[in-house]
Amino acid sequence: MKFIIEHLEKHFEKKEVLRDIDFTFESGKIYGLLGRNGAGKTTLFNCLNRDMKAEGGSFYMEIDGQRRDVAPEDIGYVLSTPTVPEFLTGREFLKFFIDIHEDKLQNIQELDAYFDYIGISREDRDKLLKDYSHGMKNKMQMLVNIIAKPNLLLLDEPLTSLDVVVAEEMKQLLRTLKEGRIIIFSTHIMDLALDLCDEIVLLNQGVLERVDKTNLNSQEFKEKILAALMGN
Ligand SMILES: Nc1ncnc2c1ncn2[C@@H]1O[C@H](COP(=O)(O)OP(=O)(O)OP(=O)(O)O)[C@@H](O)[C@H]1O
Repeated sequence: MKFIIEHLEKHFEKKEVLRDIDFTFESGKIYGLLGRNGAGKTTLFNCLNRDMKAEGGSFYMEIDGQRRDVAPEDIGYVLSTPTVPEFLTGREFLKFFIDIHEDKLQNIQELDAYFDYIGISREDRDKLLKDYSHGMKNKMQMLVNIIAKPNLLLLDEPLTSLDVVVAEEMKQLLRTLKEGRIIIFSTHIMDLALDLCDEIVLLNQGVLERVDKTNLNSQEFKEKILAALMGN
């Protein structure tokens, strides 16, 4: 499976944010999307999730050489600021999500199994989501996206505000999820991108470019990314 973006463009009045996004993503990989503040990472995700209309270009899924339009259920989108219904408990939210998607979900498990999987403790499962910490809300958002098994998972800086233990758990989870799907992960933390991602992609001046990842962890590689982001 491939996810192909062709000549995607987006501007806000005179400001050109996405100039010509042209890129092919392949399943089984986690892509680290790096870009400076305001480079357009969230705008790109919003356009792919069709929360925002692009001015030009297109994107498709390609499965066994056949192209088709991206369906809403192909995409899971985890926002940097978790949005969960605060008036529900964790358990109610999960049950509600499963109930409304029941016809599309396979191998539905007991609710507690999902909480065990994501590491939400027994005493927290019946608490209102408004009383969850940022990291716990983030986990819930991640969980519903995992249950939905989308072909393409867009993660907008989901680990940035998590403590080291939770971030490590999330990283493990993402590694187990990448088989058979495409994960695109935006972050400002270069070490995190290098640690977790199979490919590094830079969004710079409205264009996406892959960075050759030989010597992924070398200082030289980090300097190369920095230089590219600074426009050298
Ligand atoms: N709805 C909007 N209306 C006008 N301008 C917008 C809108 N959304 C984003 N922008 C502008 O588009 C540019 C890209 O913003 P975006 O949030 O996509 O960047 P980003 O790479 O996600 O940034 P950061 O890393 O700081 O989160 C910025 O200059 C921003 O001000």
